[in-house]
Amino acid sequence: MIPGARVQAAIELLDSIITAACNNGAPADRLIAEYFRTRRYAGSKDRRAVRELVYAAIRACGPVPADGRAAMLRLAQNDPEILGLFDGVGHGPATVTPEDQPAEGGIAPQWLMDRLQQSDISGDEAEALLGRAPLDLRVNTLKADRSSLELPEPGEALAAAQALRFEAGTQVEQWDAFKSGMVEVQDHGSQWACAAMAAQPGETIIDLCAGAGGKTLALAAMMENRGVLIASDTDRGRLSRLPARAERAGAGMIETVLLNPGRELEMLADWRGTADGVLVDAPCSGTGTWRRNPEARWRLDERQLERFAETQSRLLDLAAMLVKPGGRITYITCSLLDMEGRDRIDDFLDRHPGWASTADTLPVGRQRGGGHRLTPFHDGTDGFFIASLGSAC
Ligand SMILES: C[S@@+](CC[C@H](N)C(=O)[O-])C[C@H]1O[C@@H](n2cnc3c(N)ncnc32)[C@H](O)[C@@H]1O
Repeated sequence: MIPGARVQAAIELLDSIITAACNNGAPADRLIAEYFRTRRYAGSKDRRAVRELVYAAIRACGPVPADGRAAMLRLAQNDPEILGLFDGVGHGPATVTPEDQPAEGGIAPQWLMDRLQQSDISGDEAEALLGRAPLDLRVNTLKADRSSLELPEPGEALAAAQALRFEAGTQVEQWDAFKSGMVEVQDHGSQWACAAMAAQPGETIIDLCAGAGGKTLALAAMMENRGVLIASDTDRGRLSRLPARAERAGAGMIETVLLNPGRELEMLADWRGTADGVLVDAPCSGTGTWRRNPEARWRLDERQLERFAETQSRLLDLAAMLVKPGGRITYITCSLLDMEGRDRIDDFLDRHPGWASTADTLPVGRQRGGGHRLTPFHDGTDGFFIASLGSAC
């Protein structure tokens, strides 16, 4: 593909990404993969170049752009080389006309910027939300150990016990160590979030919102495959990916439980009042993961945020019912909005007098209300809010 054709391909992709973002459609990564599945003429260099153009344009726009061309013109404002490719030659984009309006720049739509600012995220902290995330691995101690594992590249050892960092785009999926379950892709902050649960061998732990099991696998390794580890979620598709991952990781202890939204306790009745710990990795706005999904900024609205907060509080209440006297809850969101972090914990503690937030010993992040906040700028991780709660005996 000539450079202009790559820009035009990126514009077409941006059109579908913008439409999907506004209509709760597929994520950008999936749309890009589908686009190239039907365009075999595009080689791997073309694909990489188009993908980079798409993500650079998404990052360059704050509010939702009118269309892909407006988004690309926004990027071109700071890149004369791209602007020069709007020449109408071959399959390239048409020349720029006075009617063309580049999209607005910025970090996010204004209402969301206001929310972030109210949560003390502005300036460098806000800019870093749109940086490029590195690739972090967790060495799976059920099969290997960081100190002796040999990988095609050494990686940088991070503060979490089994964490290694590589450059974004490192093709770890091709590595034997990945295929055989010795390593898992997991952000360094997410590894600390799991560490906060301090799961011990022999305990009963419920991973209430397990998804495809990223954190469940880390808990199984901490528990040395001994005890009871329940992985539940309301999303059948996500949860169904867990057993194969668990098998690859050698985590035979995990039991999956599909939940009915609004009737979660019915499916978890057997464990009511029995759990040593419940991990609540609650559904949230994902404002801490924009480095990986920058178009997620365009999917949110105020009503959705309120719905997330309601669900988060409900899941915390549910977790409290599952925990035995003296048990604990680790509450996590990958959001930096207080509404989904500090405020949820304040609200929970107001309504549950037998519970208290317990001192965090995490060597990363900063205290935020009754919890801990990790940010891309301060910690080089995805953004997280992590709170540890303990119940009276
Ligand atoms: C942040 S994701 C979890 C990610 C997962 N723990 C991991 O480490 O990969 C939040 C999950 O909550 C699930 N969820 C949403 N509503 C739920 C509910 N009422 N009960 C349990 N899980 C729910 C979503 O399906 C989603 O998988």
